[in-house]
Amino acid sequence: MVTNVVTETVLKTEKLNVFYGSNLAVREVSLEIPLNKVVAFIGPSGCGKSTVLRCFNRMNDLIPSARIDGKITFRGHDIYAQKVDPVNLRCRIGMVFQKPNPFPKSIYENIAFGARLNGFKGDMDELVEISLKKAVIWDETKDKLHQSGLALSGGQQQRLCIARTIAVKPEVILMDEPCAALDPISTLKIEELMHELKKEYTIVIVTHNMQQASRVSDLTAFYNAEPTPKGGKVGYLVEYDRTEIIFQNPAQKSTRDYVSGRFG
Ligand SMILES: Nc1ncnc2c1ncn2[C@@H]1O[C@H](COP(=O)(O)OP(=O)(O)OP(=O)(O)O)[C@@H](O)[C@H]1O
Repeated sequence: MVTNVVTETVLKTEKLNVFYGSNLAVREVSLEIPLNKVVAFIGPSGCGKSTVLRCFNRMNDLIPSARIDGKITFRGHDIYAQKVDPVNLRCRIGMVFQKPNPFPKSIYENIAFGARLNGFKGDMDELVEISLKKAVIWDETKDKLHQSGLALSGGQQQRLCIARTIAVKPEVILMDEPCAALDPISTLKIEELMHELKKEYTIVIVTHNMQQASRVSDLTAFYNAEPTPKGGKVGYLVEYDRTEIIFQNPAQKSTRDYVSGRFG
Protein backbone atom coordinates (compact mmCIF):
# COMPACT_ATOMS: atom_id res chain seq x y z
CA MET A 1 0.00 0.00 0.00
CA VAL A 2 2.76 2.44 0.91
CA THR A 3 5.34 2.99 -1.79
CA ASN A 4 9.08 2.76 -1.12
CA VAL A 5 9.05 2.49 2.63
CA VAL A 6 11.24 -0.52 3.26
CA THR A 7 11.44 -0.92 6.99
CA GLU A 8 10.20 -2.98 9.90
CA THR A 9 6.53 -2.80 10.88
CA VAL A 10 5.85 -1.91 14.51
CA LEU A 11 2.05 -1.63 14.61
CA LYS A 12 -0.43 -3.16 12.21
CA THR A 13 -4.22 -3.03 12.01
CA GLU A 14 -6.17 -5.51 9.93
CA LYS A 15 -9.80 -4.70 9.12
CA LEU A 16 -10.16 -2.78 12.35
CA ASN A 17 -13.73 -1.79 13.20
CA VAL A 18 -14.38 0.33 16.29
CA PHE A 19 -17.81 0.64 17.87
CA TYR A 20 -19.19 2.90 20.58
CA GLY A 21 -22.22 0.97 21.81
CA SER A 22 -24.03 -0.16 18.68
CA ASN A 23 -22.58 2.66 16.53
CA LEU A 24 -19.79 1.76 14.18
CA ALA A 25 -17.42 4.76 14.42
CA VAL A 26 -14.62 3.58 12.09
CA ARG A 27 -14.68 0.73 9.63
CA GLU A 28 -12.14 -1.66 8.16
CA VAL A 29 -8.93 0.21 8.81
CA SER A 30 -5.90 -1.73 7.61
CA LEU A 31 -2.53 -0.03 7.89
CA GLU A 32 1.02 -0.56 9.03
CA ILE A 33 3.13 1.81 11.10
CA PRO A 34 6.84 1.44 10.27
CA LEU A 35 9.69 1.66 12.76
CA ASN A 36 11.23 5.07 13.51
CA LYS A 37 8.88 6.98 11.26
CA VAL A 38 6.42 9.73 12.02
CA VAL A 39 2.94 8.86 10.75
CA ALA A 40 0.30 11.60 10.64
CA PHE A 41 -3.45 10.93 10.79
CA ILE A 42 -5.41 13.69 9.08
CA GLY A 43 -9.04 14.15 8.07
CA PRO A 44 -12.19 16.09 8.93
CA SER A 45 -13.60 16.14 12.43
CA GLY A 46 -15.32 12.94 13.53
CA CYS A 47 -13.74 10.62 10.96
CA GLY A 48 -12.17 8.49 13.67
CA LYS A 49 -8.51 9.56 13.82
CA SER A 50 -8.39 9.70 17.62
CA THR A 51 -10.48 6.55 17.90
CA VAL A 52 -7.95 4.56 15.84
CA LEU A 53 -5.02 6.17 17.69
CA ARG A 54 -6.50 5.21 21.07
CA CYS A 55 -6.79 1.58 19.95
CA PHE A 56 -3.02 1.30 19.54
CA ASN A 57 -2.41 1.30 23.29
CA ARG A 58 -5.89 0.15 24.30
CA MET A 59 -6.80 3.55 25.68
CA ASN A 60 -10.32 2.84 24.37
CA ASP A 61 -10.62 0.16 27.06
CA LEU A 62 -11.23 3.09 29.43
CA ILE A 63 -14.41 4.00 27.48
CA PRO A 64 -17.00 1.45 28.65
CA SER A 65 -19.05 1.52 25.41
CA ALA A 66 -16.03 1.06 23.12
CA ARG A 67 -15.22 -2.26 21.48
CA ILE A 68 -13.26 -3.38 18.46
CA ASP A 69 -13.18 -6.19 16.00
CA GLY A 70 -10.48 -6.96 13.51
CA LYS A 71 -6.89 -7.26 14.63
CA ILE A 72 -4.12 -4.99 15.93
CA THR A 73 -0.62 -6.32 16.32
CA PHE A 74 2.36 -4.71 18.02
CA ARG A 75 5.60 -6.26 16.81
CA GLY A 76 3.59 -9.18 15.51
CA HIS A 77 1.66 -9.87 18.74
CA ASP A 78 -2.09 -9.35 19.11
CA ILE A 79 -2.50 -6.48 21.60
CA TYR A 80 -6.01 -7.64 22.49
CA ALA A 81 -4.83 -11.16 23.40
CA GLN A 82 -5.94 -12.24 26.87
CA LYS A 83 -2.43 -12.35 28.32
CA VAL A 84 -1.68 -8.72 27.41
CA ASP A 85 -1.62 -6.31 30.35
CA PRO A 86 -2.93 -2.95 29.04
CA VAL A 87 -0.95 -1.01 31.67
CA ASN A 88 2.26 -2.61 30.51
CA LEU A 89 1.26 -2.03 26.88
CA ARG A 90 0.78 1.69 27.62
CA CYS A 91 4.36 1.89 28.91
CA ARG A 92 5.62 0.48 25.62
CA ILE A 93 3.19 2.61 23.61
CA GLY A 94 2.98 5.95 25.39
CA MET A 95 0.53 8.75 24.73
CA VAL A 96 0.62 12.55 24.73
CA PHE A 97 -2.72 14.35 24.77
CA GLN A 98 -4.07 17.56 23.29
CA LYS A 99 -4.17 19.38 26.60
CA PRO A 100 -0.88 19.21 28.53
CA ASN A 101 -1.68 17.20 31.67
CA PRO A 102 1.31 17.14 34.02
CA PHE A 103 0.72 15.58 37.44
CA PRO A 104 0.15 18.20 40.18
CA LYS A 105 3.64 17.39 41.43
CA SER A 106 7.15 18.75 41.03
CA ILE A 107 8.88 18.64 37.66
CA TYR A 108 11.20 15.97 39.08
CA GLU A 109 8.31 13.87 40.38
CA ASN A 110 6.49 14.12 37.07
CA ILE A 111 9.30 12.02 35.63
CA ALA A 112 10.14 9.91 38.69
CA PHE A 113 6.59 8.91 39.62
CA GLY A 114 5.81 6.77 36.57
CA ALA A 115 9.31 5.33 36.43
CA ARG A 116 9.08 4.26 40.10
CA LEU A 117 5.63 2.72 39.56
CA ASN A 118 7.15 0.89 36.65
CA GLY A 119 9.78 -0.64 38.93
CA PHE A 120 12.73 1.55 37.89
CA LYS A 121 15.65 0.84 40.25
CA GLY A 122 18.45 2.82 38.59
CA ASP A 123 19.78 6.34 39.22
CA MET A 124 16.64 8.49 39.34
CA ASP A 125 18.49 11.82 39.06
CA GLU A 126 20.10 10.58 35.88
CA LEU A 127 16.80 9.34 34.45
CA VAL A 128 15.14 12.69 35.17
CA GLU A 129 17.98 14.57 33.50
CA ILE A 130 18.13 12.30 30.44
CA SER A 131 14.35 12.39 29.97
CA LEU A 132 14.16 16.18 30.25
CA LYS A 133 17.12 16.53 27.87
CA LYS A 134 15.51 14.24 25.29
CA ALA A 135 12.34 16.31 25.47
CA VAL A 136 14.47 19.47 25.09
CA ILE A 137 13.27 21.06 28.30
CA TRP A 138 16.27 20.45 30.56
CA ASP A 139 17.77 23.92 30.18
CA GLU A 140 14.49 25.54 31.14
CA THR A 141 13.88 23.32 34.17
CA LYS A 142 17.24 22.24 35.60
CA ASP A 143 17.26 25.01 38.22
CA LYS A 144 13.69 24.41 39.37
CA LEU A 145 13.24 20.67 39.38
CA HIS A 146 11.38 20.79 42.68
CA GLN A 147 8.87 23.39 41.61
CA SER A 148 5.43 22.36 40.40
CA GLY A 149 5.09 21.14 36.82
CA LEU A 150 1.87 23.14 36.69
CA ALA A 151 3.85 26.39 37.04
CA LEU A 152 5.40 25.91 33.58
CA SER A 153 3.98 27.47 30.42
CA GLY A 154 1.63 25.35 28.26
CA GLY A 155 4.37 24.54 25.76
CA GLN A 156 6.80 23.63 28.54
CA GLN A 157 4.14 21.49 30.20
CA GLN A 158 3.65 19.59 26.94
CA ARG A 159 7.39 18.94 26.66
CA LEU A 160 7.36 17.82 30.32
CA CYS A 161 4.57 15.37 29.40
CA ILE A 162 6.70 14.11 26.53
CA ALA A 163 9.65 13.73 28.96
CA ARG A 164 7.38 11.79 31.34
CA THR A 165 6.33 9.50 28.48
CA ILE A 166 9.94 8.94 27.42
CA ALA A 167 11.05 8.13 30.97
CA VAL A 168 9.29 4.77 30.94
CA LYS A 169 11.19 3.87 27.76
CA PRO A 170 8.38 3.40 25.26
CA GLU A 171 8.89 2.17 21.72
CA VAL A 172 6.01 4.14 20.26
CA ILE A 173 4.65 7.59 21.15
CA LEU A 174 1.06 8.38 20.21
CA MET A 175 0.28 12.09 20.01
CA ASP A 176 -3.31 13.29 19.85
CA GLU A 177 -3.19 16.87 18.54
CA PRO A 178 -0.25 17.66 20.85
CA CYS A 179 0.04 21.26 19.66
CA ALA A 180 -3.65 22.17 19.49
CA ALA A 181 -3.49 24.14 22.73
CA LEU A 182 -0.08 25.72 22.08
CA ASP A 183 1.17 28.99 20.60
CA PRO A 184 3.17 28.93 17.31
CA ILE A 185 6.60 29.07 18.98
CA SER A 186 5.82 26.18 21.34
CA THR A 187 4.36 24.30 18.38
CA LEU A 188 7.58 24.74 16.44
CA LYS A 189 9.60 23.44 19.43
CA ILE A 190 7.44 20.30 19.61
CA GLU A 191 7.80 19.80 15.85
CA GLU A 192 11.60 20.11 16.09
CA LEU A 193 11.52 17.71 19.00
CA MET A 194 9.62 15.15 16.91
CA HIS A 195 12.43 15.12 14.35
CA GLU A 196 14.85 14.21 17.15
CA LEU A 197 12.51 11.70 18.79
CA LYS A 198 11.93 9.65 15.66
CA LYS A 199 15.59 8.55 15.72
CA GLU A 200 14.65 6.47 18.76
CA TYR A 201 10.88 6.12 18.71
CA THR A 202 8.05 5.51 16.31
CA ILE A 203 5.50 8.32 16.40
CA VAL A 204 1.85 8.47 15.35
CA ILE A 205 0.33 11.94 15.47
CA VAL A 206 -3.25 13.12 14.95
CA THR A 207 -3.26 16.66 13.64
CA HIS A 208 -5.71 19.13 12.13
CA ASN A 209 -2.85 21.24 10.94
CA MET A 210 -1.98 20.38 7.33
CA GLN A 211 1.33 22.23 7.42
CA GLN A 212 2.26 20.39 10.55
CA ALA A 213 1.48 17.01 8.96
CA SER A 214 3.58 17.89 5.91
CA ARG A 215 6.45 19.25 8.06
CA VAL A 216 6.75 16.46 10.59
CA SER A 217 5.56 13.22 9.06
CA ASP A 218 7.08 10.65 6.74
CA LEU A 219 3.75 9.00 6.04
CA THR A 220 0.22 10.36 6.12
CA ALA A 221 -3.09 8.56 6.49
CA PHE A 222 -6.12 10.47 5.27
CA TYR A 223 -9.44 9.50 6.88
CA ASN A 224 -12.89 10.62 5.85
CA ALA A 225 -16.42 9.89 7.03
CA GLU A 226 -19.55 8.94 5.14
CA PRO A 227 -23.21 8.94 6.17
CA THR A 228 -24.80 5.71 7.39
CA PRO A 229 -28.38 4.64 6.59
CA LYS A 230 -29.26 5.28 10.27
CA GLY A 231 -28.34 8.95 9.90
CA GLY A 232 -24.94 8.72 11.62
CA LYS A 233 -21.44 8.81 10.19
CA VAL A 234 -18.76 6.20 9.85
CA GLY A 235 -15.09 6.95 9.40
CA TYR A 236 -12.77 5.07 7.07
CA LEU A 237 -9.22 5.24 5.79
CA VAL A 238 -9.21 6.77 2.32
CA GLU A 239 -5.53 6.71 1.49
CA TYR A 240 -2.20 6.08 3.21
CA ASP A 241 1.11 6.86 1.60
CA ARG A 242 4.31 8.82 1.83
CA THR A 243 3.51 12.35 2.98
CA GLU A 244 4.76 14.02 -0.20
CA ILE A 245 2.48 11.78 -2.27
CA ILE A 246 -0.55 12.52 -0.11
CA PHE A 247 0.12 16.26 -0.36
CA GLN A 248 1.33 16.52 -3.94
CA ASN A 249 -0.05 13.62 -5.89
CA PRO A 250 -2.75 11.71 -4.01
CA ALA A 251 -4.61 8.88 -5.72
CA GLN A 252 -8.05 9.98 -4.48
CA LYS A 253 -9.90 13.17 -5.35
CA SER A 254 -11.22 13.52 -1.78
CA THR A 255 -7.64 13.51 -0.47
CA ARG A 256 -6.65 16.19 -2.95
CA ASP A 257 -9.68 18.29 -2.00
CA TYR A 258 -8.97 17.96 1.70
CA VAL A 259 -5.25 18.74 1.60
CA SER A 260 -5.87 21.73 -0.64
CA GLY A 261 -8.40 23.07 1.87
CA ARG A 262 -11.50 22.52 -0.26
CA PHE A 263 -13.35 20.76 2.56
CA GLY A 264 -13.02 19.80 6.23
N1 LIG B 1 -16.23 8.30 23.96
C1 LIG B 1 -17.04 8.23 22.92
N2 LIG B 1 -18.29 7.77 23.03
C2 LIG B 1 -19.13 7.68 21.98
N3 LIG B 1 -18.79 8.06 20.72
C3 LIG B 1 -17.55 8.53 20.54
C4 LIG B 1 -16.62 8.64 21.61
N4 LIG B 1 -15.46 9.16 21.11
C5 LIG B 1 -15.66 9.36 19.79
N5 LIG B 1 -16.91 8.99 19.45
C6 LIG B 1 -17.50 9.06 18.10
O1 LIG B 1 -16.66 8.37 17.19
C7 LIG B 1 -16.54 9.07 15.98
C8 LIG B 1 -15.08 9.38 15.69
O2 LIG B 1 -14.62 10.30 16.68
P1 LIG B 1 -13.08 10.68 16.84
O3 LIG B 1 -12.96 11.61 18.00
O4 LIG B 1 -12.26 9.45 16.82
O5 LIG B 1 -12.84 11.46 15.47
P2 LIG B 1 -11.65 12.43 15.08
O6 LIG B 1 -11.44 12.25 13.62
O7 LIG B 1 -10.48 12.22 15.97
O8 LIG B 1 -12.33 13.85 15.36
P3 LIG B 1 -11.67 15.24 15.79
O9 LIG B 1 -10.78 15.61 14.65
O10 LIG B 1 -12.86 16.16 15.91
O11 LIG B 1 -10.95 15.02 17.07
C9 LIG B 1 -17.40 10.33 16.11
O12 LIG B 1 -18.65 10.07 15.53
C10 LIG B 1 -17.54 10.51 17.61
O13 LIG B 1 -18.76 11.10 17.96
